[in-house]
Amino acid sequence: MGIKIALAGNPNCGKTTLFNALTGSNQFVGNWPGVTVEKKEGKLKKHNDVVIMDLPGIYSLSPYTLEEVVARNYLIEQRPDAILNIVDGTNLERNLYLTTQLTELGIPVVVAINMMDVVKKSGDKIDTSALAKELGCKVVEISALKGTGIMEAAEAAIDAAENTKTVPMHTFNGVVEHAIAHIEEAVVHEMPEEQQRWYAIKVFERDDKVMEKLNLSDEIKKHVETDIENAEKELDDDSESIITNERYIYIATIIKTCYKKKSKGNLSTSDKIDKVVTNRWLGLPIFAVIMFLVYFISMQTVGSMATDWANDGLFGDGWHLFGIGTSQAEEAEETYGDSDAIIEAFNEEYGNDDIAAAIDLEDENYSEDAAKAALSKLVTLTPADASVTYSVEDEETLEVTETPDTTKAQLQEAVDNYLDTNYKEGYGAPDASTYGVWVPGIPVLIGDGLDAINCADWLNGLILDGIVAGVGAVLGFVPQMLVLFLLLAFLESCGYMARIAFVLDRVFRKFGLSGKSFIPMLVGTGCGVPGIMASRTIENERDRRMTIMTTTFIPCGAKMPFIAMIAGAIFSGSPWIATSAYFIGMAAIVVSGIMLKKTKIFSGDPAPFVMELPAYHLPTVSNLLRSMWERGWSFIKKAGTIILLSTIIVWFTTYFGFVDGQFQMLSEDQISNSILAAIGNCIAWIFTPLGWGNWQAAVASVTGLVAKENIVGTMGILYPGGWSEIGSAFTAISGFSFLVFNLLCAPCFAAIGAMKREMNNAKWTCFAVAYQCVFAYAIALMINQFGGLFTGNVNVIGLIFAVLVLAFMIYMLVRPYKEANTLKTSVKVK
Ligand SMILES: Nc1nc2c(ncn2[C@@H]2O[C@H](COP(=O)(O)OP(=O)(O)OP(=O)(O)O)[C@@H](O)[C@H]2O)c(=O)[nH]1
Ligand SMILES: [Mg+2]
Repeated sequence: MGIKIALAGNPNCGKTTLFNALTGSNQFVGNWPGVTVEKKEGKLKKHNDVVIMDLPGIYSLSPYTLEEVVARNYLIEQRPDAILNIVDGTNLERNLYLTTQLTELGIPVVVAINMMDVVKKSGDKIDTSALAKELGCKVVEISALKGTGIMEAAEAAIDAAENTKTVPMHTFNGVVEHAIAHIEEAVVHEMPEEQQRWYAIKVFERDDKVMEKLNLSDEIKKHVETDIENAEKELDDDSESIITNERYIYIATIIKTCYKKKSKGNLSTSDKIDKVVTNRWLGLPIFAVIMFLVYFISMQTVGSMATDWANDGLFGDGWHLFGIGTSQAEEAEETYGDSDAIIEAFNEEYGNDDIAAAIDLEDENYSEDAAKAALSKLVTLTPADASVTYSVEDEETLEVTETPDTTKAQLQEAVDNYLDTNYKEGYGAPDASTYGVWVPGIPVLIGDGLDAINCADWLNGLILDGIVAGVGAVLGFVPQMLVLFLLLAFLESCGYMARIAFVLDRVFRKFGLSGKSFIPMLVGTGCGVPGIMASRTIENERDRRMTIMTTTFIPCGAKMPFIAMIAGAIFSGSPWIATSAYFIGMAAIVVSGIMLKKTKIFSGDPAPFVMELPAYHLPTVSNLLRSMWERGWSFIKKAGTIILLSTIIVWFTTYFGFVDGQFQMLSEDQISNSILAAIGNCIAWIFTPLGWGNWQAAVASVTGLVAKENIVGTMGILYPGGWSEIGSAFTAISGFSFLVFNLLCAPCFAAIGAMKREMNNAKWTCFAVAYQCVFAYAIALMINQFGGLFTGNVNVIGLIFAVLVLAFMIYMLVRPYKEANTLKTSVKVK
């Protein structure tokens, strides 16, 4: 059988970096403790029968957090053939604490001292052969980042697995050894010999998990307890501390003989930077500026340029190669601009149907000459002092802009534009593709292709309106994501992320959230998916879950069009709607934080925020790119799976249904017969208490789960009258309730997928989604019912429920924390 080698060591000592180098994998590396939370297996390069196992970092074999349990259980229960113990050479003393425990497990150990590049640079010296003698195992020097000595280390571990046994060199104080010997005799003598010592020491320490596993009889327990108590009395300390202290004394003697420190007492560069960056007053402003820049660069400048290109070009009509022709096209757009809308408005007022038919490009009798003649006629029909109002609808937001007091001169100009030979496409906005070097977009190419092979209508619709439109919209965000991921990767691997958590902890502690919860929220303003991903920086499982659950309350980029639509259609464009959406999102996070912290699942012993701040270092470009790509790729994969599937379903249910008892494909004006409409009618009653129980709004909320942009698209289809029809379908209160519900309810599938991946647990994901929906429902209900009080539109039952919900929330907010009255502290080694 093959050999299994486990990489064990303190958090942030470089295990994953080594793992990637040895196996050619792409596991995530970051400069803060607690990056790896799961064990990962990989084949050693050029050795088919050797498996390397990357483990989460641990400070000792007494675990406190979930990922530490993963590491310890693997070492103790799976028992690898050898342990490659990675030791951070710049932090020898603390790292060796774990080493002393690993050598007691009875598994062959090889110690690899990592970060030797940094150690050598500082001029410190480590005597490896003396260290090997003291520890009783082979010691090698490596630099995982530079790749020096890593193959030798792996080979030493293989050799150790096959040929050596590691016997611990350290003995404890006489009384302790006496007790341990007794325990070995009484409790674990049936175990394999090499494992006895470790278990005996753990029993001496009264380790909960080991005691549980051994399941001792009361008699044996009593017998063992007298030995332990004797030792405790003699050394005047509790058994766990006795062991810890003895280990440290032992390590101190090792360090004395094996380690020569050159640099003495000076503040390191990292310390100097930290004096500024984590300063009580400067910390927050610096953080705000840095995150603003990250957000600004990825969302506004580089990222949005790339995303615009991807959305409008690659997944849109097409783009100008190297921008050739862009400026001419824009100029034309400026000139021709609203020509068609102006002509239409004048024709409505002063012209007639014949003119309208003559200038209609879609009309089968259209001829250029007739159209020109019709236009000249319109000009003559229009009186000199004519004045009309014309309106233009924005394609994305469906916002209608009205321009009053349009004069005959403007009509003349519009007509001239139309008669202009350059204006090839004629009526309507000028066609950018007629300028410069035009590269058609993917939908255009696919559409042409489908036309060429005479594709069936339904397949054409499925591919273009369903798959390309849906998946393309998601893939369009890839450039923005990549820029964001790159910047985040830089912050993560240089070591700044660890500081942010530290700075923000001071503020967030007050809300029952850990400082690390802020990063995901900030990132979430761009897109919830990377926001949820950013929750990886939180190693406390409860806080991490809570952060994942609440991050998507923040309005992300995809929610902006629909917020703008509600503001425009129902609130005549008030800027307060979008602003309030931000504040509601923020408040939802804080309120949820306070409430959830008081429930059983999220409460518990207060966890003091302990995190060592790693030294800053410049990441390598290849590591940054790798990290960016890893995250970007999983985003893309999501688009190819979950989004693809859901777009197909949405398309199918929108365009198929029963007409006169006959199942058939529907045209756009028949969609009220669609399957989707039927479903909408089934679920609409759920939203009646929120004030918008019509099937269109219900369906839009559901399609919003696919992607929040879908809400605008769906409403556009389902309300053919556009904004005015939406405006009359909602009141101000029901409209706001609709907005808040869709803002706070379950995020899009991509984000739910990210939640599932990050929580790594289907049940928790369901719970999170349910919480979000219930929370959104409760808030929207209160808005609608309390709003009804002011408009005299009172529904007694609804109002009673709203009052109950409000009372419950206030109770949860003001109820005191149920803190444990004993603070369990663990000696986390520094
Ligand atoms: N200078 C230097 N930096 C290194 C070396 N090895 C790793 N690093 C850096 O140390 C940091 C931590 O590396 P990881 O591989 O994520 O550490 P880990 O032990 O897997 O950490 P956890 O998963 O949190 O337990 C990263 O920023 C690495 O680039 C090395 O040999 N020299
Ligand atoms: Mg790791």
